[in-house]
Amino acid sequence: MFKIINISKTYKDKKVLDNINFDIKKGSCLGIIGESGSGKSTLAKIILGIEKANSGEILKNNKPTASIVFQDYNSSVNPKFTVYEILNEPFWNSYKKLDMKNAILLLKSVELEINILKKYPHELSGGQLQRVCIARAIANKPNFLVLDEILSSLDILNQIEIINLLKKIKERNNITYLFITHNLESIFSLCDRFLVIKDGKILDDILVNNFLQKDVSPYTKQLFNAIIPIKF
Ligand SMILES: Nc1ncnc2c1ncn2[C@@H]1O[C@H](COP(=O)(O)OP(=O)(O)OP(=O)(O)O)[C@@H](O)[C@H]1O
Repeated sequence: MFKIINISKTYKDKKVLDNINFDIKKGSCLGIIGESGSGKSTLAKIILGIEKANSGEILKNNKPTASIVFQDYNSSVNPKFTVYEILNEPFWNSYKKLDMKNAILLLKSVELEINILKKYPHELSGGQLQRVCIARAIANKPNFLVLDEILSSLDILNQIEIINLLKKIKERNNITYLFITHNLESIFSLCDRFLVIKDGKILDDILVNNFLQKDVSPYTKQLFNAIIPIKF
């Protein structure tokens, strides 16, 4: 779906991405893991066309229609909008509107009760609000979804539920995922493959079903050693 070729990005004097190369296969879930400031979100923004790289190129096929879900569900919704209005945001620039029937179907697809349509963000739990954000992101039926640390502000039970929900949505809608996280356990549960990024460079490119700790960088080994097994 995407081929990322020699992408570099500098902000002022700071090199944030340094000659990045990888591809994202249609229908896959590619994880990106790395510490804060390693360049994960910048890379996603460049793929989505929100940011420009200083050099390199991105080849696309199958006309990707992209959408994104962010970590901070509170600041990514307008507190004065009802859930129904939030779900309608992707249709602002189109003559279409999400009618009540489709809004209900959308809510069901993220396993929310229909009575929240008239509620405001402050009346919802964090897990419910993140589900609303996921519903908004898939309302336009994208074929590529960036999930940027979407578990980070949730408690462990909500994290597990959202991971399971994402698996179902992926199967049902055949969406390609780019899943950015600090959480290696969630990568093993959701992704086929993942990249480990440090200081703007790809240290490892690992197939989930076929990895050998001895073949990975010392940094990635350290990450593996820190895993606390959690069943998703
Ligand atoms: N618009 C910008 N202008 C200047 N510097 C920026 C900008 N966006 C990001 N940066 C810097 O680029 C570096 C990488 O940021 P980025 O958000 O891509 O990292 P990240 O790996 O996603 O971090 P986190 O896990 O904390 O979200 C950081 O040092 C950040 O301060």
